[in-house]
Amino acid sequence: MALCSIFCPLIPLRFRSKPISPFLSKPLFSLSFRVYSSQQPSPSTKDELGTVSIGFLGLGIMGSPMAQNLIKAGCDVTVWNRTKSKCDPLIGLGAKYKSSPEEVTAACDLTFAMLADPESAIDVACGKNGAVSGISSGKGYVDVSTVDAASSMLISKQIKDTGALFLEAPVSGSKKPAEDGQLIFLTAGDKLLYEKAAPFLDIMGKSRFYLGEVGNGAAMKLVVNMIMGSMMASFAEGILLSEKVGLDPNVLVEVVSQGAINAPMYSLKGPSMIKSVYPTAFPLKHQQKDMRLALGLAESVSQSTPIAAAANELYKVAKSYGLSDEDFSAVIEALKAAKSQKA
Ligand SMILES: NC(=O)C1=CN([C@@H]2O[C@H](COP(=O)(O)OP(=O)(O)OC[C@H]3O[C@@H](n4cnc5c(N)ncnc54)[C@H](OP(=O)(O)O)[C@@H]3O)[C@@H](O)[C@H]2O)C=CC1
Ligand SMILES: O=CC(=O)O
Repeated sequence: MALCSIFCPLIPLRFRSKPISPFLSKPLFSLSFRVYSSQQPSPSTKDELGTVSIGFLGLGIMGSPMAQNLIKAGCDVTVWNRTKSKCDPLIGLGAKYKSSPEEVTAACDLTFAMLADPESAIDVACGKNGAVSGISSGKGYVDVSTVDAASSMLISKQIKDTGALFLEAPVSGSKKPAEDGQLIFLTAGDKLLYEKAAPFLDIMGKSRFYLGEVGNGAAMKLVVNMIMGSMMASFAEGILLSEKVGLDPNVLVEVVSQGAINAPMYSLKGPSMIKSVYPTAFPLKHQQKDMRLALGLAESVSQSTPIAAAANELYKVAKSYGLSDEDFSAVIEALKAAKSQKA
């Protein structure tokens, strides 16, 4: 009945247990399906975007600029965050506020969630006054947090049991890409919701991949971040080694930037790492969480990942030094400490 309702909007109201949002039943925009695309002009006008009510749960480093971009594009956005004060700047920009995830999903056609980790993503979706309690048939829930596949599947099941649709859509790209609307979405789940959410993903991002069944988006994100975490740890070793043998690490950063191993994060973070400053874009605690979840993924298929395992140990050491909320490039401090202990 519930799923049928999504595709049969004319079912008499008396047969429905909850009111059905027209969001998933009306043709919103000219729908585009892109496995990959670079930034394209949005097919929608500001007025069209405003006809879908959007919820946003979780206004941290990533969630705040993502919600802000939706508001600036003309979307009708309702926000919630555990720490209410983080809602205030967005309310100032025109967002509505609700005091629980349940109230947000009850009020909105399409709700995005950007939470810290599996525990918070599950709690906000499935806990007391959570998103599941307010959502219903005809609506959609898009979880853009970085979590493991099992957590995503659990949230998906509970959302879908209400008749609503679910999409996991973790993002690659950090604070600046979030501010610039240049994120990469790694989506999986209900294809209809992917298509309906596409205009909004395109406001927040530069590209989107649809990867099939729930779990594939989470897995892709964890593999990408496992590589990134190992790259950063290796870069940190290189900076310290270059200094120790009397080279100028700034020159190392320049050399790396011109060669085949060039990566934007090296040029971006190298100079501040050399100065031992770590302005937070991607918190170290989240990078260690991603390493841990990626190692769990590898374990589940007996894939050997010794480099990621070693890098994970460094992030754990850095956390034990109180660096959890610093940028993940602060992992270099774990190596400095090891160096001075041996000296
Ligand atoms: N920063 C980055 O560069 C990137 C981060 N990510 C991923 O995006 C997600 C969010 O990252 P980011 O914005 O940086 O993280 P932040 O730590 O800045 O924000 C985390 C958000 O989760 C909320 N939260 C944490 N615990 C709970 C809880 N128990 N109940 C309810 N809400 C909770 C926080 O609320 P409160 O404000 O109350 O603490 C906050 O809104 C993470 O999964 C991260 O791995 C993905 C790509 C890039
Ligand atoms: O998850 C972090 C990122 O930069 O992507």
